[in-house]
Amino acid sequence: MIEAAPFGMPFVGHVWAFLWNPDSFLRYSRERAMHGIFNLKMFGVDTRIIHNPSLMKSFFALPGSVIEHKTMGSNIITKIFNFQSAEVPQMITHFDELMNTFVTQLMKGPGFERPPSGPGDLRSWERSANVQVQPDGTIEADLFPLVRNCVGLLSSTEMMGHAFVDSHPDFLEDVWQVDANIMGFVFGYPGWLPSIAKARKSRARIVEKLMAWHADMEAVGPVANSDAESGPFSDVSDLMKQRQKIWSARGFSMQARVAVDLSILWALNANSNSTVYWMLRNIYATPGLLENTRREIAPACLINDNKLQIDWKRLHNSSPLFKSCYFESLRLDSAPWSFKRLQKDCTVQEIGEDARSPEAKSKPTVFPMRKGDAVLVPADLHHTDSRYFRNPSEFIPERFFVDKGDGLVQSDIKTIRPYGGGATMCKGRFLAEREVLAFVAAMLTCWDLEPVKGSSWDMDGRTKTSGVCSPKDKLRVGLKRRVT
Ligand code: HEM
Repeated sequence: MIEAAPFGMPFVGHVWAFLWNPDSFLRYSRERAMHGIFNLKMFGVDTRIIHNPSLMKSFFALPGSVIEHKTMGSNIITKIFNFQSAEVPQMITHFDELMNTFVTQLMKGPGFERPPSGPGDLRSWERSANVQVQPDGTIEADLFPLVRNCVGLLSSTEMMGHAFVDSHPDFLEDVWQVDANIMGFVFGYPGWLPSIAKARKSRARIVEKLMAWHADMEAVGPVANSDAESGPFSDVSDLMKQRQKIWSARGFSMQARVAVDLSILWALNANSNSTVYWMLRNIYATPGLLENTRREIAPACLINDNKLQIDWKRLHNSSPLFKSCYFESLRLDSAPWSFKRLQKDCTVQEIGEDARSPEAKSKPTVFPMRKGDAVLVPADLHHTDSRYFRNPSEFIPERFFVDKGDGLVQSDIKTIRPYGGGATMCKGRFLAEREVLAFVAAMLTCWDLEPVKGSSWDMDGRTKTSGVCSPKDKLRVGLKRRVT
């Protein structure tokens, strides 16, 4: 039997307790429960909260017939990205074929072949980051917009090619407007609310440019031949080329293609860009860590002819401290909530070791769940659990070290779940890791950062988003080149 959370009230169940302060309510309930699962009654629906490693693993291993994701995925793109509901059945039919393009291109395939090589070739980020050049040549900027626009410009150009990016140089500002209003779109907030109205205008601007981009691509015929070396679409990623082929072959409307591309632009930029920011900030804020990570990554980050060359394999395989800083940043600074609805009765199992109460530790416990139940897996509820992470609010990258047995250490993601799980687990996770590590390595190698004007590396809180958090404060830094 699944225990109920405290503070349940007749009729309304846990709705008030949850809405009042969801984070502290969930954490309080976690500490009180005997197991890694407890129940909230929300508007009459049993909502199972799952948060320990064995239960999350067991839940995400349930088959697609139990956790249906195609309808939910299609509904989300309809609400947020204005996908036409008339085409949802067709979307569901071709869902796997389209999703498979991520698997072949980003997970098994080459991904983006050219990792970012430092901030040398950046263009339109100065305005929003409030960049100012000081008389001594130092650059001052607001670090968060600076980083997320730099990373966004590079990765979006790699994904979409220069024709789209040049057609709408300010597209990232529009992506951020949509991102800031995701929940408003999901819950159907009225269009007259100023923030929703602004976000709708942003969405319309990107849609217009994507429409033109698709129409021009269609006019030149299939661009799926990745050897095409000339023309405005020669640098479109293989992922988008492959998808264009499917869109055309299956006869999807331009509106449908554009709505889904917008969701990809959003997924590409929403989380990895902020992770670069947090990883840099965490490294600078932790005494001694900057020197140690720079020393560790130096053999993989070589400067030749004033150009940075990153030996990706070496960076990835021989930098356990650096890679652990990535995992520790995801643990502390991401808070994705996976929400699913069960299509069939099922069970999930907790191993004895994960149980909280001493009596339950001797053997596994099986929990039944019913068709129609809602299941919420708030990753941060596990990420902040002191039973798994000693001093959970501290940045301690070494907690991700594993002993290789020969006196050397490796880095392992262990039980954290920043990318969700199951069939809908993030399809960009390998790309994200590569992108974040390469960008942070380039920044550490090429630039010295120092807070200015009353700013400080100390954290002043995070704002939750649908994935990786945003900072509450406005950290302004001076940037000085380390290599000329
Ligand atoms: C650190 C960076 C990233 C984080 C933390 C992250 C996190 C997530 C999470 C939590 C989900 C939902 C998983 C679920 O429903 O259980 C997701 C889905 C997804 N992400 Fe990411 N993501 C990141 C970067 C990226 C990038 C760079 C891309 C590239 C386009 C991407 C593409 C996707 C896609 C396509 C999905 C939908 C998968 C599906 O529904 O099958 N993500 N991501």
